[in-house]
Amino acid sequence: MPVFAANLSMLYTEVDFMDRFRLAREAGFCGVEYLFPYDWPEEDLKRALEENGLTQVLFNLPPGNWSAGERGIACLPDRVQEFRAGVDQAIRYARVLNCRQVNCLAGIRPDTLEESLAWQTLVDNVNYAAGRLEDEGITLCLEAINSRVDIPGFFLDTSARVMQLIEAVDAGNVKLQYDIYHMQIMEGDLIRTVECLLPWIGHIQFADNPGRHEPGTGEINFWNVFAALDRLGYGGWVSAEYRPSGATGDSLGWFRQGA
Ligand SMILES: O=C(O)C(=O)[C@H](O)CO
Ligand SMILES: [Mg+2]
Repeated sequence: MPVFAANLSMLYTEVDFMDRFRLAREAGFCGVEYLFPYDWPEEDLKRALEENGLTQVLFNLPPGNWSAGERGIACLPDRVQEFRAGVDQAIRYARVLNCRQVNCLAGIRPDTLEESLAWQTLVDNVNYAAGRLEDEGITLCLEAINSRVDIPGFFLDTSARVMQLIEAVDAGNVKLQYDIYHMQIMEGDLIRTVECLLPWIGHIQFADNPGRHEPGTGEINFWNVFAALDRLGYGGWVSAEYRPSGATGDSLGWFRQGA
């Protein structure tokens, strides 16, 4: 079975954020990720990881104004300074948390912004971030997110589009973050896509579809998908990024079965 991580922004929301680390460890996870670390002091997060023997697998670059609906600023030409400051902030946290991967959210392209300008801005920003992160030994992940259900207008919404970006940037530390849930909605053909794109995949996340709940609640055959990851020799993390359909503990049958 792959090495699984728990996404603490979606799992264990029954308890306060800082208590989720312990619950993840008690369930048997050895790695965690969450959307953003920036609301907590680095040292507190580091202590929570160390006390529970957990690896910080990933977090996102600052996304702009999340509560106002922003989902990344990397494609927005009037936000380049803010994007760069966000890279600095992410590096500060990644150093303390010993986190080897950060994810860049491309953002939602406003109708008033020309597609070519958004694309060039994204390429330039990813180039900049990749260079800064390479000096730190950190991989920059680029996630394709479905624009049909969860984030209409999200600028990078297919694996092909991310691959186009990876080619345009041509940096060794830029990888595709393949989210099985989003790609089931946009593309399907999960196992074949992973097989084709394996060398470029840096991180995998999952939830079942529809509903974005745990494996077994929807249409994806996770047992076959996880077996394929093993067969293909995928060596990265596979993160449970789903909203439990009930209590988190009750949603972990897939994990207990595979562990
Ligand atoms: O929503 C997702 O799938 C993610 O992985 C991001 O971290 C947040 O948009
Ligand atoms: Mg995801």
